[in-house]
Amino acid sequence: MKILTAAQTRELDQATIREQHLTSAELMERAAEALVEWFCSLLDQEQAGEVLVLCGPGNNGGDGLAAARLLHQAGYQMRVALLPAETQSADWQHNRLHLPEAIPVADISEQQLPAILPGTVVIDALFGTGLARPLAGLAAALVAHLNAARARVVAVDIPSGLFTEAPQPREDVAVRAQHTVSFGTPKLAFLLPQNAEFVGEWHVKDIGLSQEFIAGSTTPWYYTDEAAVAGALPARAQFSHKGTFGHALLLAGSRGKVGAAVLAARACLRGGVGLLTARVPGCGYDIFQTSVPEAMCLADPQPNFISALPDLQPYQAVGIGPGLGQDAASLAVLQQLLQTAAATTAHQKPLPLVIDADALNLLGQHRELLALLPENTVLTPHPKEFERLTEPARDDYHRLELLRQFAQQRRCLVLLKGAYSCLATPTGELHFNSTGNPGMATGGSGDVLTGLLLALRADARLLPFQAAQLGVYAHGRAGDLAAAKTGQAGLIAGDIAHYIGPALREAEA
Ligand SMILES: NC(=O)C1=CN([C@@H]2O[C@H](COP(=O)(O)OP(=O)(O)OC[C@H]3O[C@@H](n4cnc5c(N)ncnc54)[C@H](O)[C@@H]3O)[C@@H](O)[C@H]2O)[C@@H](O)CC1
Ligand SMILES: Nc1ncnc2c1ncn2[C@@H]1O[C@H](COP(=O)(O)OP(=O)(O)O)[C@@H](O)[C@H]1O
Ligand SMILES: [K+]
Repeated sequence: MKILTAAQTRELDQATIREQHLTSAELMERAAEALVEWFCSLLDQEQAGEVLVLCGPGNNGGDGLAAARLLHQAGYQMRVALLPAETQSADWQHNRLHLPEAIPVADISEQQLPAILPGTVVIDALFGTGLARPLAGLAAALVAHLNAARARVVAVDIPSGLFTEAPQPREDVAVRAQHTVSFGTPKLAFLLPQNAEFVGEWHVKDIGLSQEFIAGSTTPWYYTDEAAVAGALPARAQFSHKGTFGHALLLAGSRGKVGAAVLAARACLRGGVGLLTARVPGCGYDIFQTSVPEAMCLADPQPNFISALPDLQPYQAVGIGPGLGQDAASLAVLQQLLQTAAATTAHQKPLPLVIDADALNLLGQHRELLALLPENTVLTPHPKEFERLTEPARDDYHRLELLRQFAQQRRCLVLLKGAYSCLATPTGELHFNSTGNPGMATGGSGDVLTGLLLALRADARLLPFQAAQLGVYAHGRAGDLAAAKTGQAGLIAGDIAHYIGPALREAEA
Protein backbone atom coordinates (compact mmCIF):
# COMPACT_ATOMS: atom_id res chain seq x y z
CA MET A 1 0.00 0.00 0.00
CA LYS A 2 1.32 3.45 -0.83
CA ILE A 3 1.77 6.15 1.79
CA LEU A 4 0.90 9.58 0.38
CA THR A 5 1.81 13.11 1.41
CA ALA A 6 -0.75 15.61 2.72
CA ALA A 7 -0.65 17.38 -0.65
CA GLN A 8 -1.26 14.11 -2.52
CA THR A 9 -4.13 13.33 -0.14
CA ARG A 10 -5.81 16.59 -1.10
CA GLU A 11 -5.36 15.79 -4.79
CA LEU A 12 -6.71 12.32 -4.10
CA ASP A 13 -9.89 13.85 -2.65
CA GLN A 14 -10.34 15.97 -5.76
CA ALA A 15 -9.63 13.06 -8.11
CA THR A 16 -12.17 10.91 -6.26
CA ILE A 17 -14.78 13.63 -6.47
CA ARG A 18 -14.25 14.03 -10.23
CA GLU A 19 -14.01 10.34 -10.99
CA GLN A 20 -17.07 9.30 -9.01
CA HIS A 21 -19.16 12.43 -9.72
CA LEU A 22 -19.47 13.24 -6.03
CA THR A 23 -19.83 16.52 -4.23
CA SER A 24 -17.09 17.19 -1.69
CA ALA A 25 -19.78 17.08 1.02
CA GLU A 26 -20.66 13.56 -0.09
CA LEU A 27 -17.03 12.49 0.28
CA MET A 28 -16.93 14.09 3.72
CA GLU A 29 -20.08 12.17 4.61
CA ARG A 30 -18.31 8.92 3.67
CA ALA A 31 -15.40 9.81 5.93
CA ALA A 32 -17.76 10.65 8.79
CA GLU A 33 -19.73 7.42 8.26
CA ALA A 34 -16.52 5.37 8.37
CA LEU A 35 -15.45 7.13 11.55
CA VAL A 36 -18.84 6.65 13.18
CA GLU A 37 -19.04 2.99 12.23
CA TRP A 38 -15.64 2.43 13.83
CA PHE A 39 -16.61 4.50 16.87
CA CYS A 40 -19.84 2.53 17.45
CA SER A 41 -17.91 -0.74 17.36
CA LEU A 42 -15.56 0.61 20.03
CA LEU A 43 -18.05 2.10 22.49
CA ASP A 44 -21.80 1.87 22.87
CA GLN A 45 -23.92 4.82 23.99
CA GLU A 46 -23.64 3.94 27.66
CA GLN A 47 -19.89 3.30 27.63
CA ALA A 48 -19.27 6.54 25.77
CA GLY A 49 -21.34 8.85 27.98
CA GLU A 50 -21.42 12.43 26.75
CA VAL A 51 -19.12 12.75 23.74
CA LEU A 52 -17.39 16.09 23.09
CA VAL A 53 -16.41 16.94 19.50
CA LEU A 54 -13.77 19.65 19.11
CA CYS A 55 -14.05 21.16 15.63
CA GLY A 56 -11.54 23.31 13.77
CA PRO A 57 -12.44 25.55 10.83
CA GLY A 58 -11.43 23.29 7.92
CA ASN A 59 -12.58 19.98 6.53
CA ASN A 60 -11.26 18.12 9.55
CA GLY A 61 -13.73 20.17 11.59
CA GLY A 62 -16.32 19.40 8.90
CA ASP A 63 -15.72 15.68 9.46
CA GLY A 64 -16.26 16.30 13.17
CA LEU A 65 -19.56 18.13 12.62
CA ALA A 66 -20.83 15.39 10.32
CA ALA A 67 -19.78 12.71 12.81
CA ALA A 68 -21.55 14.58 15.63
CA ARG A 69 -24.79 14.51 13.60
CA LEU A 70 -24.46 10.80 12.76
CA LEU A 71 -23.59 9.83 16.33
CA HIS A 72 -26.54 11.88 17.61
CA GLN A 73 -28.78 9.99 15.19
CA ALA A 74 -27.31 6.74 16.54
CA GLY A 75 -28.41 7.73 20.06
CA TYR A 76 -25.13 9.07 21.48
CA GLN A 77 -25.21 12.12 23.72
CA MET A 78 -23.21 14.77 21.87
CA ARG A 79 -21.69 18.17 22.61
CA VAL A 80 -19.77 20.30 20.11
CA ALA A 81 -17.16 23.02 20.69
CA LEU A 82 -16.01 25.21 17.80
CA LEU A 83 -12.59 26.80 17.43
CA PRO A 84 -13.22 30.32 16.08
CA ALA A 85 -11.63 31.37 12.77
CA GLU A 86 -12.14 34.09 10.19
CA THR A 87 -13.40 31.65 7.60
CA GLN A 88 -14.63 28.10 7.51
CA SER A 89 -14.51 25.66 4.61
CA ALA A 90 -17.63 25.23 2.47
CA ASP A 91 -18.19 21.67 3.66
CA TRP A 92 -17.73 22.81 7.25
CA GLN A 93 -20.54 25.32 6.69
CA HIS A 94 -22.71 22.66 5.07
CA ASN A 95 -22.33 20.38 8.07
CA ARG A 96 -22.74 23.21 10.58
CA LEU A 97 -26.09 23.96 8.94
CA HIS A 98 -27.16 20.34 9.22
CA LEU A 99 -26.12 19.90 12.84
CA PRO A 100 -29.27 18.97 14.81
CA GLU A 101 -30.37 21.74 17.13
CA ALA A 102 -30.60 19.27 20.01
CA ILE A 103 -26.77 19.17 20.16
CA PRO A 104 -25.33 21.90 22.39
CA VAL A 105 -22.71 23.99 20.56
CA ALA A 106 -20.20 26.31 22.25
CA ASP A 107 -17.64 28.72 20.84
CA ILE A 108 -14.20 28.24 22.33
CA SER A 109 -12.28 31.24 23.71
CA GLU A 110 -9.24 31.68 25.97
CA GLN A 111 -11.64 32.52 28.79
CA GLN A 112 -13.95 29.63 27.96
CA LEU A 113 -12.13 26.44 27.23
CA PRO A 114 -14.62 23.55 27.23
CA ALA A 115 -14.93 21.65 30.52
CA ILE A 116 -13.48 18.15 30.08
CA LEU A 117 -13.83 15.75 33.01
CA PRO A 118 -11.37 12.83 33.26
CA GLY A 119 -12.60 9.92 31.16
CA THR A 120 -14.72 12.07 28.83
CA VAL A 121 -14.69 10.79 25.26
CA VAL A 122 -13.39 13.56 23.00
CA ILE A 123 -13.33 13.49 19.21
CA ASP A 124 -10.43 15.64 18.01
CA ALA A 125 -11.48 17.22 14.72
CA LEU A 126 -9.45 20.43 15.05
CA PHE A 127 -6.88 20.06 12.28
CA GLY A 128 -6.05 17.31 9.85
CA THR A 129 -3.77 17.18 6.85
CA GLY A 130 -4.33 20.91 6.29
CA LEU A 131 -2.15 21.87 9.26
CA ALA A 132 0.07 24.56 7.82
CA ARG A 133 2.19 25.61 10.79
CA PRO A 134 2.70 24.60 14.42
CA LEU A 135 -0.24 25.29 16.70
CA ALA A 136 -0.12 28.59 18.58
CA GLY A 137 -2.42 30.88 20.55
CA LEU A 138 -5.90 29.61 21.33
CA ALA A 139 -5.49 26.34 19.37
CA ALA A 140 -2.34 25.48 21.32
CA ALA A 141 -4.00 26.41 24.62
CA LEU A 142 -6.99 24.21 23.76
CA VAL A 143 -4.81 21.22 22.91
CA ALA A 144 -2.76 21.64 26.10
CA HIS A 145 -6.04 21.84 28.03
CA LEU A 146 -7.26 18.63 26.34
CA ASN A 147 -4.00 16.78 26.98
CA ALA A 148 -4.12 17.74 30.66
CA ALA A 149 -7.72 16.53 31.03
CA ARG A 150 -7.03 12.75 30.98
CA ALA A 151 -9.85 12.30 28.48
CA ARG A 152 -10.34 9.33 26.11
CA VAL A 153 -9.38 10.91 22.80
CA VAL A 154 -10.16 9.77 19.28
CA ALA A 155 -8.35 11.83 16.62
CA VAL A 156 -9.92 12.26 13.20
CA ASP A 157 -7.44 11.59 10.38
CA ILE A 158 -4.37 12.66 12.42
CA PRO A 159 -3.91 14.07 15.93
CA SER A 160 -4.28 17.84 15.66
CA GLY A 161 -0.96 19.63 15.68
CA LEU A 162 0.99 16.71 14.24
CA PHE A 163 2.45 17.13 10.77
CA THR A 164 1.67 14.37 8.28
CA GLU A 165 5.20 13.77 7.02
CA ALA A 166 7.57 16.26 8.62
CA PRO A 167 9.31 16.54 11.98
CA GLN A 168 8.43 19.22 14.44
CA PRO A 169 10.19 20.71 17.45
CA ARG A 170 9.74 18.82 20.73
CA GLU A 171 8.08 21.86 22.27
CA ASP A 172 5.25 21.83 19.70
CA VAL A 173 1.92 20.91 21.13
CA ALA A 174 -0.19 18.17 19.55
CA VAL A 175 -3.15 16.12 20.68
CA ARG A 176 -2.31 12.90 22.52
CA ALA A 177 -4.90 10.46 21.23
CA GLN A 178 -5.66 6.91 22.28
CA HIS A 179 -6.94 6.17 18.78
CA THR A 180 -6.48 7.82 15.40
CA VAL A 181 -8.95 7.01 12.64
CA SER A 182 -7.68 7.90 9.20
CA PHE A 183 -9.02 7.55 5.68
CA GLY A 184 -7.71 5.74 2.61
CA THR A 185 -3.97 5.36 3.23
CA PRO A 186 -1.80 5.48 6.39
CA LYS A 187 0.22 8.61 7.12
CA LEU A 188 4.00 8.52 7.47
CA ALA A 189 3.70 10.13 10.92
CA PHE A 190 1.91 7.01 12.25
CA LEU A 191 4.93 4.78 11.66
CA LEU A 192 7.59 6.64 13.61
CA PRO A 193 8.38 5.93 17.26
CA GLN A 194 8.57 9.63 18.16
CA ASN A 195 4.90 10.10 17.28
CA ALA A 196 3.53 7.06 19.12
CA GLU A 197 2.52 9.09 22.18
CA PHE A 198 0.28 11.27 19.97
CA VAL A 199 -1.14 8.78 17.49
CA GLY A 200 -2.00 5.90 19.84
CA GLU A 201 -3.56 2.95 18.03
CA TRP A 202 -4.29 3.87 14.44
CA HIS A 203 -6.89 2.59 12.02
CA VAL A 204 -7.22 3.30 8.32
CA LYS A 205 -10.74 3.14 6.91
CA ASP A 206 -11.58 2.57 3.28
CA ILE A 207 -13.80 5.36 1.93
CA GLY A 208 -13.66 4.36 -1.74
CA LEU A 209 -10.96 6.86 -2.76
CA SER A 210 -9.73 6.76 -6.36
CA GLN A 211 -7.57 3.67 -6.83
CA GLU A 212 -6.58 4.99 -10.22
CA PHE A 213 -5.13 8.14 -8.68
CA ILE A 214 -3.30 6.16 -6.01
CA ALA A 215 -1.85 3.81 -8.62
CA GLY A 216 -0.58 6.79 -10.60
CA SER A 217 0.96 8.61 -7.63
CA THR A 218 4.69 8.58 -7.05
CA THR A 219 5.89 8.12 -3.49
CA PRO A 220 9.03 6.80 -1.80
CA TRP A 221 6.95 5.33 1.07
CA TYR A 222 5.08 2.04 1.12
CA TYR A 223 3.31 0.02 3.77
CA THR A 224 3.85 -3.73 3.40
CA ASP A 225 0.45 -5.20 4.15
CA GLU A 226 -0.96 -8.64 3.42
CA ALA A 227 -1.76 -7.69 -0.16
CA ALA A 228 1.85 -6.63 -0.83
CA VAL A 229 3.19 -10.13 -0.17
CA ALA A 230 0.19 -12.20 -1.32
CA GLY A 231 1.48 -14.96 -3.58
CA ALA A 232 5.11 -13.86 -3.12
CA LEU A 233 6.34 -17.35 -2.24
CA PRO A 234 6.26 -19.56 -5.36
CA ALA A 235 4.60 -22.94 -4.93
CA ARG A 236 7.00 -25.91 -4.88
CA ALA A 237 7.09 -27.84 -8.11
CA GLN A 238 6.28 -31.52 -7.79
CA PHE A 239 9.74 -32.70 -8.81
CA SER A 240 11.73 -30.16 -6.81
CA HIS A 241 14.66 -31.43 -4.76
CA LYS A 242 16.79 -29.89 -2.07
CA GLY A 243 19.05 -28.29 -4.64
CA THR A 244 16.09 -26.33 -5.96
CA PHE A 245 15.89 -24.18 -2.84
CA GLY A 246 19.56 -23.39 -2.40
CA HIS A 247 22.38 -24.22 -0.05
CA ALA A 248 22.98 -21.52 2.57
CA LEU A 249 26.04 -20.88 4.70
CA LEU A 250 25.60 -19.30 8.12
CA LEU A 251 28.55 -17.80 10.01
CA ALA A 252 27.37 -17.25 13.56
CA GLY A 253 28.16 -17.71 17.22
CA SER A 254 31.06 -17.21 19.62
CA ARG A 255 31.65 -18.58 23.12
CA GLY A 256 28.52 -17.81 25.16
CA LYS A 257 26.50 -16.93 22.04
CA VAL A 258 26.18 -20.21 20.22
CA GLY A 259 22.41 -19.91 20.79
CA ALA A 260 22.30 -17.14 18.21
CA ALA A 261 23.63 -19.58 15.62
CA VAL A 262 21.08 -22.20 16.69
CA LEU A 263 18.16 -19.75 16.44
CA ALA A 264 19.25 -18.40 13.06
CA ALA A 265 19.77 -21.94 11.76
CA ARG A 266 16.34 -23.11 12.89
CA ALA A 267 14.75 -20.08 11.25
CA CYS A 268 16.69 -20.68 8.05
CA LEU A 269 15.44 -24.27 7.89
CA ARG A 270 11.88 -23.19 8.64
CA GLY A 271 12.30 -20.61 5.90
CA GLY A 272 12.51 -23.43 3.39
CA VAL A 273 16.21 -23.57 2.58
CA GLY A 274 17.28 -26.71 0.70
CA LEU A 275 20.51 -27.25 2.62
CA LEU A 276 22.12 -25.37 5.46
CA THR A 277 25.71 -25.44 6.63
CA ALA A 278 26.78 -23.46 9.67
CA ARG A 279 30.26 -22.31 10.55
CA VAL A 280 30.44 -22.05 14.34
CA PRO A 281 33.38 -21.69 16.75
CA GLY A 282 34.89 -24.96 17.93
CA CYS A 283 33.08 -24.77 21.27
CA GLY A 284 29.76 -24.67 19.43
CA TYR A 285 30.10 -27.88 17.48
CA ASP A 286 28.35 -30.32 19.86
CA ILE A 287 25.76 -27.76 20.88
CA PHE A 288 24.91 -26.96 17.30
CA GLN A 289 24.83 -30.53 16.00
CA THR A 290 22.63 -31.61 18.90
CA SER A 291 20.27 -28.64 18.66
CA VAL A 292 19.86 -28.52 14.87
CA PRO A 293 20.40 -32.00 13.43
CA GLU A 294 18.90 -30.92 10.09
CA ALA A 295 21.88 -28.63 9.43
CA MET A 296 25.49 -29.49 8.64
CA CYS A 297 28.22 -28.00 10.75
CA LEU A 298 31.78 -26.87 10.05
CA ALA A 299 33.57 -26.25 13.32
CA ASP A 300 36.11 -23.43 13.24
CA PRO A 301 39.68 -24.30 14.31
CA GLN A 302 39.38 -21.64 17.01
CA PRO A 303 37.34 -22.71 20.07
CA ASN A 304 35.88 -19.29 20.97
CA PHE A 305 35.18 -17.42 17.75
CA ILE A 306 35.15 -17.81 14.00
CA SER A 307 38.59 -17.29 12.48
CA ALA A 308 38.48 -18.83 9.00
CA LEU A 309 36.14 -18.54 6.05
CA PRO A 310 35.10 -21.84 4.45
CA ASP A 311 35.28 -22.24 0.67
CA LEU A 312 32.21 -20.39 -0.64
CA GLN A 313 31.87 -22.36 -3.85
CA PRO A 314 28.99 -24.65 -2.73
CA TYR A 315 26.69 -21.90 -1.46
CA GLN A 316 23.93 -19.79 -2.97
CA ALA A 317 23.77 -17.32 -0.07
CA VAL A 318 25.75 -16.48 3.07
CA GLY A 319 24.54 -15.00 6.35
CA ILE A 320 26.95 -13.57 8.90
CA GLY A 321 26.68 -11.87 12.27
CA PRO A 322 24.38 -13.39 14.90
CA GLY A 323 26.42 -13.86 18.09
CA LEU A 324 29.62 -13.47 16.05
CA GLY A 325 31.58 -11.35 18.51
CA GLN A 326 34.09 -8.76 17.36
CA ASP A 327 37.43 -10.54 17.43
CA ALA A 328 40.03 -9.33 14.93
CA ALA A 329 40.04 -12.78 13.32
CA SER A 330 36.27 -12.55 12.72
CA LEU A 331 36.79 -9.12 11.19
CA ALA A 332 39.27 -10.69 8.76
CA VAL A 333 36.68 -13.36 7.93
CA LEU A 334 34.10 -10.68 7.20
CA GLN A 335 36.52 -8.79 4.98
CA GLN A 336 37.44 -11.93 3.07
CA LEU A 337 33.75 -12.80 2.70
CA LEU A 338 32.95 -9.40 1.19
CA GLN A 339 35.87 -9.61 -1.21
CA THR A 340 35.06 -13.16 -2.29
CA ALA A 341 31.29 -12.64 -2.54
CA ALA A 342 31.65 -9.72 -4.94
CA ALA A 343 33.79 -11.91 -7.18
CA THR A 344 31.76 -15.13 -6.77
CA THR A 345 29.13 -14.68 -9.38
CA ALA A 346 26.29 -16.96 -10.23
CA HIS A 347 24.65 -15.80 -13.48
CA GLN A 348 26.66 -12.55 -13.34
CA LYS A 349 25.20 -11.67 -9.93
CA PRO A 350 27.24 -11.42 -6.71
CA LEU A 351 26.69 -14.04 -4.03
CA PRO A 352 23.69 -12.94 -1.89
CA LEU A 353 24.70 -11.89 1.62
CA VAL A 354 22.75 -11.18 4.79
CA ILE A 355 24.68 -9.12 7.35
CA ASP A 356 23.52 -8.66 10.93
CA ALA A 357 24.50 -7.88 14.50
CA ASP A 358 28.26 -7.98 15.24
CA ALA A 359 29.09 -8.14 11.55
CA LEU A 360 27.35 -4.74 11.27
CA ASN A 361 29.24 -3.45 14.29
CA LEU A 362 32.50 -4.54 12.67
CA LEU A 363 31.50 -2.71 9.48
CA GLY A 364 30.75 0.37 11.57
CA GLN A 365 34.26 0.29 13.06
CA HIS A 366 35.87 -0.30 9.66
CA ARG A 367 33.81 1.77 7.29
CA GLU A 368 36.29 1.31 4.47
CA LEU A 369 34.75 -2.18 4.17
CA LEU A 370 31.39 -0.67 3.19
CA ALA A 371 32.76 -0.07 -0.28
CA LEU A 372 33.10 -3.86 -0.66
CA LEU A 373 29.42 -4.62 -0.05
CA PRO A 374 28.09 -6.53 -3.06
CA GLU A 375 24.97 -5.11 -4.68
CA ASN A 376 21.68 -6.18 -3.03
CA THR A 377 23.35 -7.31 0.17
CA VAL A 378 20.74 -7.36 2.95
CA LEU A 379 21.78 -5.51 6.12
CA THR A 380 19.56 -5.69 9.19
CA PRO A 381 20.58 -3.03 11.73
CA HIS A 382 18.48 -1.94 14.68
CA PRO A 383 18.69 1.84 15.25
CA LYS A 384 21.84 1.64 17.39
CA GLU A 385 23.65 -0.56 14.85
CA PHE A 386 22.51 1.78 12.10
CA GLU A 387 23.93 4.75 13.97
CA ARG A 388 27.30 2.95 14.15
CA LEU A 389 27.17 2.56 10.35
CA THR A 390 26.24 6.20 9.73
CA GLU A 391 25.77 8.96 12.31
CA PRO A 392 23.44 9.82 15.19
CA ALA A 393 20.08 10.97 13.81
CA ARG A 394 18.41 14.19 14.96
CA ASP A 395 15.00 12.52 14.93
CA ASP A 396 13.12 9.65 13.29
CA TYR A 397 12.61 11.56 10.03
CA HIS A 398 16.32 12.32 9.78
CA ARG A 399 17.08 8.65 10.46
CA LEU A 400 14.85 7.68 7.52
CA GLU A 401 16.74 10.11 5.31
CA LEU A 402 20.06 8.61 6.42
CA LEU A 403 18.64 5.15 5.74
CA ARG A 404 17.53 6.08 2.25
CA GLN A 405 20.89 7.67 1.42
CA PHE A 406 22.82 4.71 2.77
CA ALA A 407 20.82 2.14 0.78
CA GLN A 408 21.15 4.20 -2.40
CA GLN A 409 24.85 4.88 -1.98
CA ARG A 410 25.71 1.26 -1.11
CA ARG A 411 23.13 -0.24 -3.50
CA CYS A 412 21.99 -2.51 -0.70
CA LEU A 413 18.73 -3.57 0.94
CA VAL A 414 18.89 -2.08 4.41
CA LEU A 415 16.33 -3.01 7.04
CA LEU A 416 16.05 -0.62 9.97
CA LYS A 417 14.43 -2.85 12.60
CA GLY A 418 11.75 -1.70 15.00
CA ALA A 419 7.99 -1.74 15.50
CA TYR A 420 7.45 -0.83 11.82
CA SER A 421 10.72 -2.16 10.43
CA CYS A 422 11.67 -0.12 7.38
CA LEU A 423 13.27 -1.74 4.34
CA ALA A 424 15.21 0.70 2.17
CA THR A 425 16.00 -0.26 -1.42
CA PRO A 426 18.87 0.75 -3.71
CA THR A 427 16.36 2.87 -5.66
CA GLY A 428 15.45 4.89 -2.56
CA GLU A 429 12.09 3.37 -1.68
CA LEU A 430 11.16 2.84 1.97
CA HIS A 431 8.86 -0.09 2.77
CA PHE A 432 7.40 -0.15 6.29
CA ASN A 433 6.43 -3.55 7.62
CA SER A 434 2.96 -4.00 9.07
CA THR A 435 3.39 -7.22 11.06
CA GLY A 436 4.97 -7.97 14.44
CA ASN A 437 4.27 -7.08 18.04
CA PRO A 438 6.11 -5.88 21.18
CA GLY A 439 6.40 -9.50 22.33
CA MET A 440 9.20 -9.73 19.76
CA ALA A 441 11.31 -7.28 21.76
CA THR A 442 13.19 -10.24 23.23
CA GLY A 443 16.76 -11.49 22.73
CA GLY A 444 17.22 -13.60 19.63
CA SER A 445 14.31 -12.23 17.56
CA GLY A 446 16.80 -10.59 15.22
CA ASP A 447 18.79 -13.82 14.87
CA VAL A 448 15.61 -15.55 13.73
CA LEU A 449 15.06 -12.83 11.15
CA THR A 450 18.60 -13.26 9.81
CA GLY A 451 18.08 -17.00 9.38
CA LEU A 452 14.79 -16.52 7.57
CA LEU A 453 16.22 -13.85 5.26
CA LEU A 454 19.16 -16.13 4.52
CA ALA A 455 16.82 -18.93 3.43
CA LEU A 456 14.86 -16.62 1.15
CA ARG A 457 18.00 -15.10 -0.39
CA ALA A 458 19.29 -18.62 -1.11
CA ASP A 459 16.07 -19.36 -3.01
CA ALA A 460 16.91 -18.40 -6.59
CA ARG A 461 13.23 -18.17 -7.47
CA LEU A 462 12.91 -14.90 -5.52
CA LEU A 463 14.30 -11.50 -6.53
CA PRO A 464 16.42 -9.79 -3.85
CA PHE A 465 13.79 -7.22 -2.85
CA GLN A 466 10.95 -9.78 -2.88
CA ALA A 467 12.96 -12.07 -0.62
CA ALA A 468 13.75 -9.31 1.86
CA GLN A 469 10.21 -7.94 1.92
CA LEU A 470 8.66 -11.37 2.33
CA GLY A 471 11.17 -12.31 5.04
CA VAL A 472 10.47 -9.24 7.14
CA TYR A 473 6.72 -9.59 6.75
CA ALA A 474 6.70 -13.34 7.52
CA HIS A 475 8.98 -12.83 10.54
CA GLY A 476 6.50 -10.35 12.04
CA ARG A 477 3.56 -12.54 11.09
CA ALA A 478 5.22 -15.56 12.74
CA GLY A 479 5.66 -13.41 15.85
CA ASP A 480 1.97 -12.51 15.76
CA LEU A 481 0.91 -16.14 15.36
CA ALA A 482 3.23 -17.16 18.19
CA ALA A 483 2.04 -14.37 20.50
CA ALA A 484 -1.55 -15.51 19.98
CA LYS A 485 -0.52 -18.75 21.74
CA THR A 486 2.07 -17.55 24.25
CA GLY A 487 1.02 -13.98 24.99
CA GLN A 488 3.51 -11.17 24.35
CA ALA A 489 5.42 -11.52 27.62
CA GLY A 490 5.78 -15.27 27.17
CA LEU A 491 7.02 -15.06 23.60
CA ILE A 492 10.63 -16.19 23.06
CA ALA A 493 12.61 -16.02 19.83
CA GLY A 494 12.39 -19.78 19.24
CA ASP A 495 8.60 -19.43 19.10
CA ILE A 496 8.96 -17.04 16.17
CA ALA A 497 11.08 -19.60 14.32
CA HIS A 498 8.46 -22.22 15.06
CA TYR A 499 5.72 -20.22 13.32
CA ILE A 500 7.69 -19.27 10.21
CA GLY A 501 6.11 -22.19 8.33
CA PRO A 502 2.50 -21.11 8.93
CA ALA A 503 3.42 -17.48 8.22
CA LEU A 504 5.06 -18.33 4.90
CA ARG A 505 2.18 -20.57 3.94
CA GLU A 506 -0.12 -17.53 4.03
CA ALA A 507 2.04 -15.88 1.34
CA GLU A 508 2.20 -18.92 -0.94
CA ALA A 509 1.20 -18.48 -4.55
N1 LIG B 1 -9.34 11.63 1.64
C1 LIG B 1 -9.32 12.19 2.80
O1 LIG B 1 -8.35 12.08 3.49
C2 LIG B 1 -10.49 13.01 3.27
C3 LIG B 1 -10.22 14.07 4.13
N2 LIG B 1 -11.17 14.78 4.72
C4 LIG B 1 -10.81 15.65 5.87
O2 LIG B 1 -10.26 16.86 5.44
C5 LIG B 1 -9.14 17.16 6.23
C6 LIG B 1 -8.29 18.19 5.56
O3 LIG B 1 -9.06 19.37 5.54
P1 LIG B 1 -8.47 20.80 5.23
O4 LIG B 1 -7.61 20.73 4.04
O5 LIG B 1 -9.62 21.74 5.22
O6 LIG B 1 -7.52 21.08 6.44
P2 LIG B 1 -7.72 21.11 8.02
O7 LIG B 1 -9.12 20.95 8.42
O8 LIG B 1 -6.75 20.19 8.57
O9 LIG B 1 -7.22 22.58 8.42
C7 LIG B 1 -7.25 23.64 7.52
C8 LIG B 1 -7.66 24.91 8.21
O10 LIG B 1 -6.87 25.16 9.34
C9 LIG B 1 -6.12 26.35 9.17
N3 LIG B 1 -4.82 26.10 9.81
C10 LIG B 1 -3.82 25.30 9.36
N4 LIG B 1 -2.83 25.24 10.27
C11 LIG B 1 -3.22 26.03 11.30
C12 LIG B 1 -2.64 26.38 12.55
N5 LIG B 1 -1.45 25.89 12.91
N6 LIG B 1 -3.29 27.20 13.38
C13 LIG B 1 -4.49 27.67 13.05
N7 LIG B 1 -5.12 27.37 11.89
C14 LIG B 1 -4.49 26.57 11.03
C15 LIG B 1 -6.07 26.58 7.70
O11 LIG B 1 -5.86 27.94 7.41
C16 LIG B 1 -7.46 26.08 7.30
O12 LIG B 1 -8.45 27.04 7.60
C17 LIG B 1 -8.52 15.82 6.46
O13 LIG B 1 -7.61 15.79 7.50
C18 LIG B 1 -9.76 15.00 6.74
O14 LIG B 1 -10.14 15.11 8.10
C19 LIG B 1 -12.58 14.32 4.57
O15 LIG B 1 -13.46 15.34 4.79
C20 LIG B 1 -12.82 13.75 3.20
C21 LIG B 1 -11.85 12.69 2.82
N1 LIG C 1 7.61 -3.54 19.38
C1 LIG C 1 7.88 -4.33 18.33
N2 LIG C 1 6.95 -4.52 17.38
C2 LIG C 1 7.23 -5.30 16.32
N3 LIG C 1 8.40 -5.94 16.11
C3 LIG C 1 9.35 -5.78 17.02
C4 LIG C 1 9.15 -4.99 18.17
N4 LIG C 1 10.29 -5.02 18.89
C5 LIG C 1 11.16 -5.79 18.23
N5 LIG C 1 10.61 -6.26 17.10
C6 LIG C 1 11.28 -7.08 16.08
O1 LIG C 1 12.13 -8.04 16.70
C7 LIG C 1 13.42 -8.08 16.08
C8 LIG C 1 14.48 -7.66 17.09
O2 LIG C 1 15.74 -7.70 16.52
P1 LIG C 1 17.06 -7.27 17.30
O3 LIG C 1 16.90 -5.91 17.87
O4 LIG C 1 18.20 -7.53 16.39
O5 LIG C 1 17.06 -8.30 18.50
P2 LIG C 1 18.14 -9.36 18.95
O6 LIG C 1 19.48 -8.72 18.76
O7 LIG C 1 17.85 -9.58 20.39
O8 LIG C 1 17.94 -10.57 18.14
C9 LIG C 1 13.33 -7.14 14.88
O9 LIG C 1 12.97 -7.84 13.72
C10 LIG C 1 12.20 -6.18 15.27
O10 LIG C 1 11.56 -5.63 14.16
K1 LIG D 1 -7.58 15.83 13.94
